[in-house]
Amino acid sequence: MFYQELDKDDSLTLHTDLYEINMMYTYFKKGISERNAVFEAYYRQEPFGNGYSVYAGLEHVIMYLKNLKFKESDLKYLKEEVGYDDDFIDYLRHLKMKLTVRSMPEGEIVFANEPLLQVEGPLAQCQLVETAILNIINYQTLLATKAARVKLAVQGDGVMEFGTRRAQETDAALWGTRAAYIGGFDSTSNVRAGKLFGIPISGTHAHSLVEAFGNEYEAFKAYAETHKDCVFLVDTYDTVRSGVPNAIRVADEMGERINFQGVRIDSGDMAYISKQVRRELDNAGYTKAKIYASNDLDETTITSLKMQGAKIDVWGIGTKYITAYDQPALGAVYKLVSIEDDQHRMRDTLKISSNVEKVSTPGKKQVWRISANTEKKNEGDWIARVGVDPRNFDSLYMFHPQYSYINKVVTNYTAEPLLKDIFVDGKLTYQQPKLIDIKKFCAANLDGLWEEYKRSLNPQEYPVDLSQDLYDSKMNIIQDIRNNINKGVGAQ
Ligand SMILES: Nc1ncnc2c1ncn2[C@@H]1O[C@H](COP(=O)(O)OP(=O)(O)OP(=O)(O)O)[C@@H](O)[C@H]1O
Ligand SMILES: O=P(O)(O)OC[C@H]1O[C@H](OP(=O)(O)OP(=O)(O)O)[C@H](O)[C@@H]1O
Ligand SMILES: O=C(O)c1cccnc1
Repeated sequence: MFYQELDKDDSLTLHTDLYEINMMYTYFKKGISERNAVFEAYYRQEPFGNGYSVYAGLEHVIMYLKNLKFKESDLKYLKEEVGYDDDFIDYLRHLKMKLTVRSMPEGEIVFANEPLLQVEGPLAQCQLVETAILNIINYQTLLATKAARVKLAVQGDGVMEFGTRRAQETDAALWGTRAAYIGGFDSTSNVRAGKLFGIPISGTHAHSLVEAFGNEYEAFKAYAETHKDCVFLVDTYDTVRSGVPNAIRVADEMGERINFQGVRIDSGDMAYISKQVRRELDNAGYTKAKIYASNDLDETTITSLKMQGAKIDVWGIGTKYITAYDQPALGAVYKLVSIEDDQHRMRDTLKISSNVEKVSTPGKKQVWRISANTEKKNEGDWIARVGVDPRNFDSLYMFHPQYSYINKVVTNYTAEPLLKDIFVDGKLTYQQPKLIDIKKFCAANLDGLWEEYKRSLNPQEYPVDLSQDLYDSKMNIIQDIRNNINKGVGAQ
């Protein structure tokens, strides 16, 4: 059966790994599918060697969860092709999304080892949604973070997103573009993203226009006669000897009839060429015309070009942004942190690892952003069990969860809970902000971060600390598991 034939009945409900449904089946058969469970999603290390990440993906997660329902064609497939029995198929048919989901808002500045999103509800449902949630937030958070790095590198210049043609398929282009806008890009070349999300669209023209007309003068002139705003691509043959003189000739001839915005260069030594192009434009009186640049650019090349004094005003960024070229995965995970036992009490759980960073933190948690009232900058994030409220304390002891000699006592602070209710018992309660407000929220959040955490190379590690109570309970659970293993009874 081809994809298109299924299309009208297709949804993301089966966009999950088989093992999730296999586990649901076990929970169902053993009568524990409806037990209350809490899972949390987090990543373990900042991507690109950055000092923070920009959270994105919630909009798509909401869309996915709102539509979570097994269609008849899904059930038919699971029954006939995978072989599940009628009881289970019937259970899936009547499955109604009852999850409570808490999440950071999109555009929030987030850090390794803190829960970004928390799912609570029937165990089987929590299990089903793991794959899609990770798929969405892993990619979009990675990309929004990359965008923030590029935005920092351009130092206030304009940035256009050009990645669609090089993206890992269409969804990646679309959602990656949205993440770019959240993280700091100004516009996209993707027209559908403009239509669906309201992102400003912008564009110049390709080499094919010049080739189609056979020479630059004819091509630029034709474009100018059919468009008001003009950016001419000047590197098809020889940027300085042919491209720029032809752009100036057309701009002179068209005068007020066009808005000559500038020229784009897409090859060669961009520092050297951009300086020559600037001189030519200025000499011709086009001091306001801008120089646009593209060609495998990323934050590293941009920083280098800035250091070389390149005269570039607007940056077009495609391949290396949309594919997260230097780090293609964020590696966020989704871990069970608490589960109802047969006495209806919640029991906290964790996953042990020999690697200290990989030991998960048990219990249903809230992340608090602690900021000093004097500086209006963040002191760090403090993770505590739900119910513990640092706003009730006069001072807060914050210590590094692995190196506790790194510690401080914070007084006169503001504490803000970062995980917000999105769905409560399956009902959407969250009003998603407009995309432009998410973008502004991201920029404002970055202002709250000390420069030391924002530099793109070797930033300082931002404090993400556990409350004493959480730390102690983690250590106790680890000790209990060890004791049980030593006694030969296995973990409880
Ligand atoms: N002055 C510069 N400093 C650092 N990097 C640069 C500089 N100028 C260009 N680059 C980058 O170097 C790379 C050069 O790419 P490439 O080898 O494809 O050369 P090109 O001139 O673009 O050739 P082509 O015509 O095949 O596109 C690109 O990523 C480009 O952004
Ligand atoms: O370099 P990126 O960061 O990926 O930016 C997008 C690239 O896509 C276009 O090139 P392409 O060769 O596809 O088409 P063209 O004929 O317009 O140059 C454009 O000229 C950029 O070089
Ligand atoms: O508008 C442009 O210049 C553009 C768009 C997509 C890819 N490269 C360039």
